[in-house]
Amino acid sequence: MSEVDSNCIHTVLTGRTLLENSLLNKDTAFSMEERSELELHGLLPPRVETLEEQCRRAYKSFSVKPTPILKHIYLRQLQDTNETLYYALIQRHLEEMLPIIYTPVVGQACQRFSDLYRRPRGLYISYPERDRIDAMLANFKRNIEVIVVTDGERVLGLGDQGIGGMGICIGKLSLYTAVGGIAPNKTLPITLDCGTNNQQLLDDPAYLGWRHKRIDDEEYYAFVDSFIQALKRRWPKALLQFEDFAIHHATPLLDKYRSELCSFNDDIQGTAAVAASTLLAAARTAGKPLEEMKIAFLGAGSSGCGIAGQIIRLMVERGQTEEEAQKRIYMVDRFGLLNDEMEGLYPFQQKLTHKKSEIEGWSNTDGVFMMDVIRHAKPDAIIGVSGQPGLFTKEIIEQMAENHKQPIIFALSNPSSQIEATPEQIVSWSGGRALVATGSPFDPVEFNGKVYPVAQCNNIYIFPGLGLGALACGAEQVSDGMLNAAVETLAISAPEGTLLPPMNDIKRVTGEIARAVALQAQKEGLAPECEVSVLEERIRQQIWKPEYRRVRVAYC
Ligand SMILES: O=C([O-])CC(=O)C(=O)O
Ligand SMILES: [Mg+2]
Repeated sequence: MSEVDSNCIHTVLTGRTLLENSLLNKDTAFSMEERSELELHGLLPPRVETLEEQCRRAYKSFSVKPTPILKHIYLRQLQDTNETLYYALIQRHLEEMLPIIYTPVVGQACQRFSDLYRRPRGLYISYPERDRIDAMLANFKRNIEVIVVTDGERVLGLGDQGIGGMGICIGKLSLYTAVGGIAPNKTLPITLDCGTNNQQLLDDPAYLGWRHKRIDDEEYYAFVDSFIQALKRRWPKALLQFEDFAIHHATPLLDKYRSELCSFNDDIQGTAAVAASTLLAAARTAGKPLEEMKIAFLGAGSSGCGIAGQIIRLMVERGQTEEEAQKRIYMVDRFGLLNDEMEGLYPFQQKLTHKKSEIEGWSNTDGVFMMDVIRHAKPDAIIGVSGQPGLFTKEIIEQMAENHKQPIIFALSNPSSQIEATPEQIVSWSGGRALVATGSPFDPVEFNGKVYPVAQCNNIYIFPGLGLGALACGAEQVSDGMLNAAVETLAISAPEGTLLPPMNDIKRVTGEIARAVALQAQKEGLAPECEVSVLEERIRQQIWKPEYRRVRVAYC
């Protein structure tokens, strides 16, 4: 439909149809020459604006919106109207706008998805239409390079949101572009609509998804497989990011498909990578090697176990045996500390249990819980991935502060409403000594006249760079080695005494991660080898910038 060269875009679209194409629309920035050639005279206000002027006007409109969700709606509408302006605007105000287009506000957008729905974006593949997946993918005429797919069963810490999960895929892909530089026309959000078990949605007459309970596992895995096979036929080289699948499906899907196509699970591997990296930086600050630490998790789902696995790999790389590393990890869920006599554990949890005989006597109740673990094992770090607000109690934080000079406390559940303890609570209960990280953004905390910044340990630090690196080198898979490369690169990017690089440095760090990931893929034979300078040039070339180019009519 349209052809792009470096200075000009040629398109067969003119008039209103051109203005309705968000990828080509320049709105008031179409020059008078363009308006003549593209039949736009009279369809736009007479004044021609620069991108800079448009950004200023859009920022003013954004700023006067009274609530975060209205700001989100405004930005989404801008994205659907003029993507160049949308990305130019968010790149200029990244820190301020990230919480609006991403966590925490995107959580509300997912919960209210059907109410807020305005215009189509992405692909909805619904179970009743499962025989048409090839045709649905063919309806997207563009060459797609990055896909974020969800089935909406575990959206952030908000549970089953049905097709509302589309909101999170759109948010993640906005960051692939704004932070990772992937051109927006090469990205595609996809929702696999497998029904929903959220009764509120099923009862809601406005719900736009398939009004049906979730399908059973046999149907589910066959459906997902039809999607994956169709995807491989249509865009065999695309990078696929699994997002917000429920615990019982996330790991089996990852295990099944990670060697079949270039794919990863953001909640398991992305979260694991950023958390491990933040922990490495915290260990450096606390002055104790990571491999000598003990770490307790509250939440033993796919995110928690994913982080634990990544930390074990780092400990082994640093000289621990696998067995010794495993012993340093404590996984606590609502039934207590995982032990080898518990029934009904998932296979990925079984690897992370302690011997029941060894923890006998740690508790005088039915199970061994977080407080018992903290008293007996004295972990250096506790990591909350429970999705349940308030579980890091005052007692827990105080005990951590009694055990360690600089206790490491990460409350990672998203969005902010689900956090285990607020940074303010953690800082004050620990007397200002805790090294704190959260999953969603929080303002710095003031305590006893001192200001404590709060590191946002969110997978945004990982997935754009991982994706950019994998694409730039043409990786066939996303390996553990590539993830380790991302972890080590991010950890050394945090300035001395801090846990993560500042958000305003994230684009640079993303580029470094991309480079390290691509080099590792080449080293492992997962991508064709080339000179480092050639690779660096490919990364640079991948990076799309939100700038206008001349639009011209293509005469076919
Ligand atoms: O989206 C985020 O902010 C992080 C994430 O993947 C999740 O919490 O599921
Ligand atoms: Mg997620």
